[in-house]
Amino acid sequence: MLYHVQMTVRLPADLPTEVAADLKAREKALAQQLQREGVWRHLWRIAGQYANVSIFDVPDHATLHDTLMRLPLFPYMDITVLPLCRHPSSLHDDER
Ligand SMILES: O=C(O)C[C@H]1C=CC(=O)O1
Repeated sequence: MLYHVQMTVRLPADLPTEVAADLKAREKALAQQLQREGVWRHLWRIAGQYANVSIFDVPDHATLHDTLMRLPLFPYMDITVLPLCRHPSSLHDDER
């Protein structure tokens, strides 16, 4: 199943620099692992914001929740999830 996920990162201003750097490095590593696994299908920066729009491909809502909860930055993100389904006018029925 496909999900549109928007993540807005809100790191506390007083978060120590080294803690923020570690979080971002671990987040990047997991994000790239999930992309290689075909779970995190698209990851796009929203221009002008510390935020992204992503497409996740997972079997169900619970798996998406568990996957997002695993993200190191999860505690510092506002996340909005929209479930997706095929559009009757889409020319890309084969794409996922
Ligand atoms: O930068 C972000 O959008 C937040 C998060 C998502 C992937 C990643 O590496 O960090």
